[in-house]
Amino acid sequence: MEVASTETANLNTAVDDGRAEEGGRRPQHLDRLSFSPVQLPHLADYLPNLQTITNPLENSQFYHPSDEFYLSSSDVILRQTVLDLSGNFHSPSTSPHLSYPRAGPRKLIFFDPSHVRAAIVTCGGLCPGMNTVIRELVVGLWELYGVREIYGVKAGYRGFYSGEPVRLNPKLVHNWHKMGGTVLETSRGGFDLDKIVNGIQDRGFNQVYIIGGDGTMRGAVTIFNEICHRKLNVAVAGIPKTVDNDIGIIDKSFGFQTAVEMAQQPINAAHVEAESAVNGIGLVKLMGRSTGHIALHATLSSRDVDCCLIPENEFYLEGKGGLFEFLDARLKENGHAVLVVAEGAGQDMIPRTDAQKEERDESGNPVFLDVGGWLKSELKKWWARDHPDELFTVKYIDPTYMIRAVPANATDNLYCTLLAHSAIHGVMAGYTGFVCGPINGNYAYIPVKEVALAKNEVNTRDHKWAWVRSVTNQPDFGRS
Ligand SMILES: Nc1ncnc2c1ncn2[C@@H]1O[C@H](COP(=O)(O)OP(=O)(O)OP(=O)(O)O)[C@@H](O)[C@H]1O
Ligand SMILES: O=P(O)(O)OC[C@H]1O[C@](O)(CO)[C@@H](O)[C@@H]1O
Ligand SMILES: [Mg+2]
Repeated sequence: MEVASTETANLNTAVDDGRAEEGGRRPQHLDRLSFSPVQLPHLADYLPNLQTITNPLENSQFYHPSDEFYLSSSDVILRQTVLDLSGNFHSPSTSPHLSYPRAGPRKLIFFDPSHVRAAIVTCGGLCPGMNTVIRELVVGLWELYGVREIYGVKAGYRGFYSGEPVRLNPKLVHNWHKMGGTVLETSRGGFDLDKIVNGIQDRGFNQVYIIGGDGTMRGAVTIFNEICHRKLNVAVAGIPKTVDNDIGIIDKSFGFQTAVEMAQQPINAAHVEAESAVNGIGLVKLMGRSTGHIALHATLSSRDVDCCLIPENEFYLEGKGGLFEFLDARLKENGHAVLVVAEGAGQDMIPRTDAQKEERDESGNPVFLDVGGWLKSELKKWWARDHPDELFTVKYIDPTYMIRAVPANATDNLYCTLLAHSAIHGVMAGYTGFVCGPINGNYAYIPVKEVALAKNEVNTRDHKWAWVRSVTNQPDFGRS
């Protein structure tokens, strides 16, 4: 059984680059560098009598596995690859380093493919690449391992207890990667733990692949815990999805790169509209419920953006250092300006009723007011007040759903394929309660409970945000 040890292993030689200190001695602080393998849940943790079989890839005409082909518990991915060897132990990079099992095929597997009943579900908002992940799960299970019973659970978590799952096969999903959205349909809310796990049990599913964002992963943790509690022979794998890129630990979620690419078109249009008007402002709202990654990356890629507003960096309109003062100067200088605003930015400034303050979607996420519409109206009021005799135009573009409802681009399609195959190999090896994803470019298995807790926010103290400010020259709104 391949369960990583919880013991901290001292792997001192791993950091010795051969440039010995004076007298050939290693600096003492390097001896304190250590690696802490994270224990990944495994079905054998609570089902000790499970039988293993040899991976069918052994007989695949395409793979011809050599000894190095299979991974074992000693193959790990470090959470941090940037180290501080100076001996400054205040730096987080010199605390014991977490390592996760590396994703990939194992020689011994814990499922007989002829007994597998796999379920695939998509939850939460749309994201480019959802259909690719479904397709690759189906094709991967079928072609790599010879699984024949694969089901799509319809319309999110509620599909486990309402409606019939659909049987999937490679022929059926052949073209799905070319389509936006999710053919299986998705939804928010409907999370009823008992009904979901009963549904899994009643339908005889023993592998559950859950495609979703942070909320979905929190749900997956409780499903996994309940499955362990009931001691079911059911493996649960999460595949991180969200266009907002707000999931922590992994490098990025799938679909994010497509979204950034798609955002270029509305930004270009906003630029053209603004440039072609007298005192023209092009305003583009992009998705980003609580994180501004799409806005930030789209801004850095475009270079036509004059100001990027994100939830992590509060802003204000009036007075010294405010948005209006900045735009006034930019319009005098260039005659036009382009603003990109993430949907979650500036929400505290938008007047709302008590009822609106309490409003939540079916999953419990706060419902936002339209920051773009509000900003447009504030900009118009400001100009009419301060420059009543001068022409002024604001063109507001809201491409939010157009950006996420498209098929994945080539890079994201490949990424989705690697995620799906990683998930399959992990589940077949008996791992459960995990999420697969790249950490510093290497694919790892991470306990889903860690992923559910981790959040990926824009760090407004790091070089990327500094670069946005240097590209746009926008105000820092009192942060420095
Ligand atoms: N804490 C939680 N416990 C159990 N289930 C949850 C929890 N949070 C959310 N869920 C369920 O997970 C599903 C998806 O959640 P949500 O709508 O927040 O989307 P998401 O997975 O975060 O994806 P995205 O942010 O990309 O839209 C819903 O069915 C919701 O009920
Ligand atoms: O309108 P919907 O489908 O509930 O989703 C909107 C939300 O979904 C996301 O795309 C992902 O969470 C957010 O950026 C956005 O706030
Ligand atoms: Mg979410």
